[in-house]
Amino acid sequence: MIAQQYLDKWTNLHVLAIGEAMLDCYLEGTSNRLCREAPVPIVDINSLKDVPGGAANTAANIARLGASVSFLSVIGTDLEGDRLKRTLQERGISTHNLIASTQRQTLLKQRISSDSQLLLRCDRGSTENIDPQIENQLIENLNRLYPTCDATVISDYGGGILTPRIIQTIAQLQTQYPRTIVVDSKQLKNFQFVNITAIKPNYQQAIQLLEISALKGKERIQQIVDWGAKLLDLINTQLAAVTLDAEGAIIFERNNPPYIIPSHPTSNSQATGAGDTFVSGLTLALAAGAAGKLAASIASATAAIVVTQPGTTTCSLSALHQSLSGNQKLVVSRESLVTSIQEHRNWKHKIVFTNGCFDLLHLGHVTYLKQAKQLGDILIVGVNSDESIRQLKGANRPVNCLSDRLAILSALESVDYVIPFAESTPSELIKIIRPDIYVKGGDYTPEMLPEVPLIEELGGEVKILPYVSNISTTAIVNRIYQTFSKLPSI
Ligand SMILES: Nc1ncnc2c1ncn2[C@@H]1O[C@H](COP(=O)(O)OP(=O)(O)OP(=O)(O)O)[C@@H](O)[C@H]1O
Ligand SMILES: O=P(O)(O)OC[C@@H](O)[C@H]1O[C@@H](O)[C@@H](O)[C@@H](O)[C@@H]1O
Repeated sequence: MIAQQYLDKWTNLHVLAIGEAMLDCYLEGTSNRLCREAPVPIVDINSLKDVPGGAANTAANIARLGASVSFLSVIGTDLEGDRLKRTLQERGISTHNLIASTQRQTLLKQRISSDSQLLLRCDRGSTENIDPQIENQLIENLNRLYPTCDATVISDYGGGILTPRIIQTIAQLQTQYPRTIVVDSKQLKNFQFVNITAIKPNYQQAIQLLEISALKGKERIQQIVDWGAKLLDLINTQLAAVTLDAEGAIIFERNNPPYIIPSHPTSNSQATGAGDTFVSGLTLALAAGAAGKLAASIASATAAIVVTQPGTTTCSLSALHQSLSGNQKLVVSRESLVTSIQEHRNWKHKIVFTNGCFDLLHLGHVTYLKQAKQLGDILIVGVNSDESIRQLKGANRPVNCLSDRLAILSALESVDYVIPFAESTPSELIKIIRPDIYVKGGDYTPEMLPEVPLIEELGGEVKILPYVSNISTTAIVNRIYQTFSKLPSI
């Protein structure tokens, strides 16, 4: 629970993310024959997916973890730049502070896979330092945004954005407006005069800085435990989180022994960008006030979520809540919902679905959920997000936040899965679940429910359960208000 308080706090934070924006493009196909010109497979591409990569992935992680983000970077005036902007806009990230330069090519990392086996990565794009004119524009943006943000995260892939003048500007701004500032950089030494809060080198970067030779596997843990503390003085920082991929992370803080955070090793060789996710979680947790070890443990939980998925991906706030709460009934992503539904279909289970706000859970809710479960084998409950409730019921609602409502519903024996949704109707969830039975309480009639035609089209049945009279959340809120507003304040 302690960790989760910081998650709630950071949703009010505004983070400045700066570094190399990349377009990660995934071309996926199948291959049945070899090429005549050379012994290489011919891949028939059947899907193309664009995803924000590099520093854009860090910005996307900050946004998906629930904080506001201003993203500063430089791209080209090319098609790839437009595609990259679209991926950011689709994720609700403003592209106003992305500078488009006619002199540059947008960084593109194109991956080609056949039957989920990665065959090739083709890179393209400008990596030389940005020219002085673009540098001036970036400095203008930095001067404008830095004082308004709560924290800064730097994702420096050595692709020409973090020039000496840009780093010098950040150092000056940091002196004038001290902020939480976390750096993930291929050239960490360049940041030693910036007064940074934390650094996140991976193993390669750490051994390079420490000038020690590379070891393999678990041997790396003791090596970094022995040498890592030196990083604090080398870069002049308060905290160093050295990430060791499958071996987790080791945290160094001044006057504290090293702290090892193990990972749950995963064999997913196609996961990439876990470092971006880690540094996003670390920045948010530190900016929200978490102490070093706890902040790094939260960061590690975010990375653990993305490494189970292929490709460049982000960790959502609800997935992190679920992971930290250990709630097995909470389904955090639509992808895992698809998997769970498939399993129940294989077992020929009858699936019942309902949805609602479930704010201040009361006898009416509990009775109808129990009856709903009796109609089938599995009861899935879609739960409105806080924002969707505010839109439906007014600014004072909900009384209980989403994470509390999810935890309370999960404690009911009748409920098998809870899944949050932010849309105004549960239609998207219904399309995935294709419930055998869709249930609502007796305060509704089928005519009031926009979901009914969809359910019927998908072959399901709609059932309205009896209404437990005189019990509702609104009635409880009114009763509390009337009772307590008459009492003298204590
Ligand atoms: N194979 C894995 N199994 C389990 N956890 C992993 C694995 N790879 C990475 N992680 C988690 O992700 C964190 C960051 O990973 P890593 O050290 O690979 O960073 P990175 O090199 O900066 O990553 P990337 O370049 O892919 O963004 C690790 O500390 C660990 O928690
Ligand atoms: O540094 P190089 O290898 O040139 O480019 C970065 C890539 O390796 C990948 O890095 C990962 O962390 C992610 O940021 C991912 O989005 C990105 O494509």
